[in-house]
Amino acid sequence: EKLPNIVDKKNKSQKVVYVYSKELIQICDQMQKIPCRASMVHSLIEAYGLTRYMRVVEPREATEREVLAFHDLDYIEFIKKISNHDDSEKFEDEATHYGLSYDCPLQQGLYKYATMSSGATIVAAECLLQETCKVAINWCGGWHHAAKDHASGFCYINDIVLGILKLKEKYDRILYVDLDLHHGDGVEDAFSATSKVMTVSFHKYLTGFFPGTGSLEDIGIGKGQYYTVNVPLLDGIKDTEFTPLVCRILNKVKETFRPEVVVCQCGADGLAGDPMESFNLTHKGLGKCLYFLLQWNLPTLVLGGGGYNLSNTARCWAFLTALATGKQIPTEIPDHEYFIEYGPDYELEVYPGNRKNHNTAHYLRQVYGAVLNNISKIC
Ligand SMILES: CN(c1ccc(C(=O)NO)cc1)S(=O)(=O)c1ccc(-c2ccccn2)s1
Ligand SMILES: [Zn+2]
Repeated sequence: EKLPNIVDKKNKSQKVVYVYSKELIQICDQMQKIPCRASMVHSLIEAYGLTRYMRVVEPREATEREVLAFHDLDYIEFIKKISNHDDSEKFEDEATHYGLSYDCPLQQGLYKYATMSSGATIVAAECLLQETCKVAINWCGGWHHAAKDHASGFCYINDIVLGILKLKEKYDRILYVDLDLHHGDGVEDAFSATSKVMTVSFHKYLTGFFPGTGSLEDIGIGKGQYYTVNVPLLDGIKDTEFTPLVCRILNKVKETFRPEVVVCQCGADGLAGDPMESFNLTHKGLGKCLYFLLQWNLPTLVLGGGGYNLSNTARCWAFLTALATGKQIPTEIPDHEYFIEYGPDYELEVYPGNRKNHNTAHYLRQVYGAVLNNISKIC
């Protein structure tokens, strides 16, 4: 007769945890620079039926103690003070001191937003610590520019640093990979002097382009020397150059550093069609990079980041979510609340543009050679 179903449905360790709540999405929707992006990403993931294949875990607010594990008290106290004031103009000078100006606008409920998005990353890290999943996803996280004492590049609290500090409670060697268009300076600076956290950032590096850091020569300091890797790239890079470069460098990193856990920031502002108008990547290029990392079968924390073409960002992160769950999803965008945003083709695919590619084969060979030379110095 049929064997009794011995799988305990409640405790079945699902491979993928997806950190989500209505409140988290509602708060993240209010971010001025990416209005409603959180809703668009979640709605598309749900419309594709992907939440069925993941354990949905509710986030919580990061506690002040958790936030102060990285950030300075005066900075955090200031955010808390002004984020519930309606006349924040009178704090203008102090706000500027903390980087809270044009590119990191003050807005109502800023503290709640910053602690919820970072609490979601901490909860995702805790799920990996408890070994109840292999992959934990927070598309409302990935704010890689935030510094310990100031906001920067639309980033207020560095959820990535807080997530890594949480993972350090159990793991000895942590690999951070940053696929965003911009250099992951905030995370790099937090761990540049330690050999326990290796940061590898692939980004646009050009005079005058934000944040201006992340050169080839930027390799870490003291005990952290060679545990900071920067791969500076130029406008127009396509999947066909980006993906092999990323995978070859990460392969060398895995051989030498032997990470126990991986944190991957999947910023989508390098996609073709992003208003940043820089790289010429597609969801498939980023997907192959994430897939390469997931094949290592290590606990992996997957985070969002930049991405200012909102429908392309949703397309990309839905595709990455499907990839993490091992599910195929159809190219037709399913009907849902934001369906109209995916016109005129209503397809999942992000197509490369015909932007000029400034990355010559010679340039990429030079960068690759220099990076591998540095990595090989890791004992
Ligand atoms: C504050 N800056 C940012 C904004 C976002 C990022 C980012 O996405 N980092 O990952 C970095 C710097 S900034 O000064 O370079 C910009 C402000 C507004 C920018 C913008 C916004 C939309 C389209 C094109 N550019 S870039
Ligand atoms: Zn970015």
